[in-house]
Amino acid sequence: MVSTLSHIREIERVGMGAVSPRDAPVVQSWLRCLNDYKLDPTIAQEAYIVPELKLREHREQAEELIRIGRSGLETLFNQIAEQNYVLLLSDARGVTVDFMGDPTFDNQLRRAGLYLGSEWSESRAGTCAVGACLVSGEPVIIHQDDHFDTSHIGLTCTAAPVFDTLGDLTAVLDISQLRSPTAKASQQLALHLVASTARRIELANLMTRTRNDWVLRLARSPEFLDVDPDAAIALDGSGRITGMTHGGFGALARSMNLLGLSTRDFLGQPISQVFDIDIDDLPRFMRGRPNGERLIQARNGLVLFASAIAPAVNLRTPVAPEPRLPRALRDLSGGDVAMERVQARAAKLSARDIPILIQGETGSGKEFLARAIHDSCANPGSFVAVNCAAIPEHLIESELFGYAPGAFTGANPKGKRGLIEEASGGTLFLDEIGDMPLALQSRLLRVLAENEVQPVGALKARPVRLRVVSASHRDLAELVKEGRFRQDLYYRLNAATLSLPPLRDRTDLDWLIGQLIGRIEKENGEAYRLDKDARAALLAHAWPGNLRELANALRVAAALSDGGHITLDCLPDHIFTVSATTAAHDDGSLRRALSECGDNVSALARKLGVNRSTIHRRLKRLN
Ligand SMILES: Nc1ncnc2c1ncn2[C@@H]1O[C@H](COP(=O)(O)OP(=O)(O)OP(=O)(O)O)[C@@H](O)[C@H]1O
Repeated sequence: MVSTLSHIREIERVGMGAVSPRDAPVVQSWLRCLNDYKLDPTIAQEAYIVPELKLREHREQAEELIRIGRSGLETLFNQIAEQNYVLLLSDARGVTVDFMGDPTFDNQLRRAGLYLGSEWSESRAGTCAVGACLVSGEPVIIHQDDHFDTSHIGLTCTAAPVFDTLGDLTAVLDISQLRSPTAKASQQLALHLVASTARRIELANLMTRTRNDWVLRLARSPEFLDVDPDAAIALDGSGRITGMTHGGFGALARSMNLLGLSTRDFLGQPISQVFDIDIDDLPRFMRGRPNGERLIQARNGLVLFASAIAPAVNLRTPVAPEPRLPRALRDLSGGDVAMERVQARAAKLSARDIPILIQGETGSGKEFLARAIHDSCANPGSFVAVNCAAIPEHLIESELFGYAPGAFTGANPKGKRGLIEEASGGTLFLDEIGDMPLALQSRLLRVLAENEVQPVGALKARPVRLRVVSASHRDLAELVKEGRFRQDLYYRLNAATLSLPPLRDRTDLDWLIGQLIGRIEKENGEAYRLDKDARAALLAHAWPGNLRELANALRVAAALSDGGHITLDCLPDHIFTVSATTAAHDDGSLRRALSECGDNVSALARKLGVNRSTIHRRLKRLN
């Protein structure tokens, strides 16, 4: 490795105009460091890691990008496993918002700035791959003493830009090593990998953001059309360009023989202006036709292979727009069908003052949903939660209905407003309504029917305006049959029932884990990463305690993690104990269990304490 002194001398010579054998991007960056940022090569500065709070802000702003980029990062990380590479995803300000590296080297990586929160803008860190890439918008290798600051001359870093669909540089993907061979050419493969991953992230971003548009993928060779196209362009229902990947921009600029254009110059332009097709031709470029036949020609004669993906919604047949969910209800699920139904119904119901009953197992999120319904209302007022199972029976009446002055001995002489009155103008959430004593059920019925409450010992009833949301993990219809719940109250409460699926049946468990980790990160002001095995164990568990159990398991895991890295060791032991339900996960044991129950799905469901649909679904999955 070069000496610090000779490195400084070389930079000074370049600053004075000497010709350098180094690559042009390196020389240009050195000159920027000297002339624009006034950095001094003789002053070495350690890598800078932004404070926790700042990092949280950066991560929140890049949340969508991190989510979309994750699978690209994971695939790349697996490709380079065992080679001591580190992956950094930085935002447009050069702050590392996502990171993957071998935790064995955590301390060294953190010290070198190859870590979550490190800032690699050129003005702060001097010549570095992320910084140079942010300035030039081009992939770049900054190898060892290409770095400006002598603190970083041991590193090799290779970065590629990620552009958003409107052509703005939104992130940089970097692959780095603490130690590497001396020859810069050793990093060519890294350059190729990082550039193709950036291209894939751009494509995933385009697909996510333009669900209602056509997407035209372009490639120079038919084999790569569907798996790894060079470019993609989004088109609206009239064939106008709405967005593109950076490769898409390149293809358009080349096909117009026009350099010096920007992505924005193409936005809104009809595709027919650039290629020999218009919107009506797109169906013939859809899958099902041999790739070799799917050719389009640019106006300048350039021929490319094209594949079209139709919009999720058919733009040709006008459909009523899907009503947008109120914000509070939007974050309840990540695409689980049963939950989406609950969310859509809850959105409609929250606009009216209809009593809502939420049914669901313990910890399945009943109160969470009740609060979201409350928060979705235009004038929510206050949210008053009453757990009918937690208040002693002799207190529940005065707690709920309040009492008049001197109502009974030992009472507050001024009387007391009850929780029902407290909730007036807002939402009264009656949790575990099935535990409400029968006598009080009829008084509650009167409140609901007549919109008035009569405090204990009061002569006159007082008017109230309430939105009542009740919840129970018990089957209220069963309680009615057993005479433990009033039928008339049941009918009034269950006009609108929302049934929450248990966690073990939810298909968006992975998303929920992400949400909960995000919440814990906010609480603790620390970032966490879940490794592959820990994630797999969490996904395989049957979660008898539902979301509460999952949230607690993640809280414990976060507390036990080292440097925010959550591994199998950090998970609570009971996750690994084989319960009856989980035992029936694998093919053999599920079939055995079923045959022990005389092939009766209902009997097996009863035995395992799950829904019949759960068994049917697992059988289907195993088949
Ligand atoms: N959609 C969700 N996203 C993230 N966290 C959630 C969600 N739903 C519930 N939670 C969390 O899960 C935990 C349990 O939720 P909640 O208390 O609402 O369940 P519950 O069904 O009312 O439980 P119980 O009936 O046993 O009191 C809480 O910590 C809550 O914040």
